[in-house]
Amino acid sequence: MNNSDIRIQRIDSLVPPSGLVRDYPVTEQLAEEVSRSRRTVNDIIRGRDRRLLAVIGPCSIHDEKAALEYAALLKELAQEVEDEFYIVMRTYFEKPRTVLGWKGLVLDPDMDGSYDIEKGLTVARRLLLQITSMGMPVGCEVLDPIVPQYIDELISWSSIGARTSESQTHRTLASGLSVAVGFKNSTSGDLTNAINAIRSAASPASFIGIDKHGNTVILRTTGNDCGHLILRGGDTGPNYYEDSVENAARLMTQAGLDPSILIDCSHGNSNKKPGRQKRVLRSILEQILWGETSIRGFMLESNLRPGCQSLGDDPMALEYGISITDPCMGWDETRTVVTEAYRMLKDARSDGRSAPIF
Ligand SMILES: O=C[C@H](O)[C@H](O)COP(=O)(O)O
Ligand SMILES: C=C(OP(=O)(O)O)C(=O)O
Repeated sequence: MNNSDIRIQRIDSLVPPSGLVRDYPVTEQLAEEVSRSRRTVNDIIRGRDRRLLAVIGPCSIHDEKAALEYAALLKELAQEVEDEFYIVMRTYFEKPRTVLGWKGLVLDPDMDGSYDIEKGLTVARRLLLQITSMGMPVGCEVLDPIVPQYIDELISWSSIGARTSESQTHRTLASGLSVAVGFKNSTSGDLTNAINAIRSAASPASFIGIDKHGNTVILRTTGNDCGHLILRGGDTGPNYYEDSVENAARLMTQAGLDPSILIDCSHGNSNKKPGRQKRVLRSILEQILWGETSIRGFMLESNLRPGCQSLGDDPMALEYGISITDPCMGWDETRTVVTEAYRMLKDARSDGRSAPIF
């Protein structure tokens, strides 16, 4: 009698990371560019570069063509604002769900419940390769502990989501990631889980994973010294106001951490109303100009077209360039908001003013 795997319907084989690395290789020149952009992100997170890290892009990516069109627009904008903002494109391929829902391009690229994960990993790697080759650095949420082996060499920043910051699996995983990792506060609004996560991920860890050839191995990590806190608001309301930021910085300092904070203008900070993201960004800039040094960046959820649409039963019926997860700002608004924010910061700084006049 075999008592194991009684709830497994079927086991399918999957290409090992080395297979995709071989089919979609990273050139030496691109590897150097990614390494440079990781250093810039780390410098911003650690307060050595006074620019703001701006993580901007779709809530989730479901369409290769739209993602590439978006990346080209973002690249152009990134060049215009590069002396104040270092833009990294949100390329989120894995979606943590509150209960159920589409789990992202890696798991279900055809959006029909067929879970062609090999195709999902392939599309994700190919897209990251194309976007980074355009000179646009990318950042992902890390959810599945195996997935980084397929794509990690291409990313410049990562996050652990509100629903997983308390998970030991994700903390140990973060301790071995090659990039800076932002931990989001819990959906309840609690900050302790994320602050504990930063402390935990800073230490070396050992855990079970796979190597590039797909062998089961023990991964022994160095610890990640570029952990930071992402304030994303929560069930009790936003947490981007001055008091919340000061409180978060104080708690981080008490925990022996450099208070390094990125503010997510979406999610609980805008009550998922995309039009409110600009208010959050404005407040961030004012706080910075008033002397708040712990804010090192911001995040905007933005897509080619505004709002969101429900996935429904027919992926072919989806409208081009609109989110199928959380509502996003459209491109025109994104461009205006980022450009205005840049101007506001630049003017205040070039006038020698550290703060708005009132
Ligand atoms: O960012 C995306 C969503 O907020 C997150 O994946 C949770 O989504 P859900 O509450 O719709 O499941
Ligand atoms: C899922 C996300 O956010 P959170 O974990 O804050 O809900 C996200 O940024 O896409």
